[in-house]
Amino acid sequence: MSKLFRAVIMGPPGSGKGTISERIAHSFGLKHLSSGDFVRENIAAKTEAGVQAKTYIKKGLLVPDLVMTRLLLPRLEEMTKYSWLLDGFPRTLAQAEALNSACDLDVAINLNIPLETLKERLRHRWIHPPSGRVYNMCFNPPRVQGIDDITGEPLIQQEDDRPEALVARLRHYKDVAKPVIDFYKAKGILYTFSDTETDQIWPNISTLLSTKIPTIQSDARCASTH
Ligand SMILES: Nc1ccn([C@H]2C[C@H](O)[C@@H](COP(=O)(O)OP(=O)(O)OP(=O)(O)O)O2)c(=O)n1
Ligand SMILES: Nc1nc2c(ncn2[C@@H]2O[C@H](COP(=O)(O)OP(=O)(O)O)[C@@H](O)[C@H]2O)c(=O)[nH]1
Repeated sequence: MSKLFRAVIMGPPGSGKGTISERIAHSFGLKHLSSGDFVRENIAAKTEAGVQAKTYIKKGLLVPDLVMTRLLLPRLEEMTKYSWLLDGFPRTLAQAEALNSACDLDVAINLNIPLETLKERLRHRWIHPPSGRVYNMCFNPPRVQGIDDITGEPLIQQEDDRPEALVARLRHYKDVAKPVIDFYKAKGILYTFSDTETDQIWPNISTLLSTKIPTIQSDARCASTH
């Protein structure tokens, strides 16, 4: 029986975590676990952690570590039979340490994308909040401008994707992500990919994962959650 595969993907806002996670899930049959989606589901279901999380997100703040881990770790416990890729968690060293106590990771993917590229991408990012689906008016536009392909509902642009807000978000990202990156580097599982295009990065990630996931247990394979 082959071992299950566990990975996280990190990178600043707009670096392509969601886009690349979808490709990995599709190509390698892993579950794509988006912490942002978990947060939104908990808010919609009005769970205790969801109600707490909402008060922070409304103010544009990150959800505190304790609330985030309380929300996420039980979901990971439901996934013990699956190989997975976790996107958007951990964001802080405390979250990385909590995750480390819960499971052993095989790979931490770190996306390193130039600031100008991030600004340009987020300027064109449109999202469908109920599903978390993400579009880009140049890179992967919806079939009808401003409309979600699946539901036909309107797309929105997030306030904090504006270039002015982005610089502050990126500064904050760098501060909190640095210790997480160092933590995974010290464990010998950090793989950093630098480029301006997802299509350039993707073959390198695919090659890496092909060496790390030689055979995924057939019953552990499953489609992406999106
Ligand atoms: N570890 C995490 C993950 C998520 N969130 C909160 C803050 C985010 O605003 C919200 C949604 O998370 P997403 O990762 O979906 O969205 P973002 O737009 O913040 O991330 P990015 O721009 O990197 O895609 O959940 C958090 O506080 N801590
Ligand atoms: N132009 C361009 N846009 C991209 C590329 N890769 C991803 N995007 C878009 O950039 C935005 C940010 O990507 P996303 O996957 O949401 O990044 P995340 O914030 O790290 O999860 C989205 O609108 C994507 O469709 C790329 O290589 N080129």
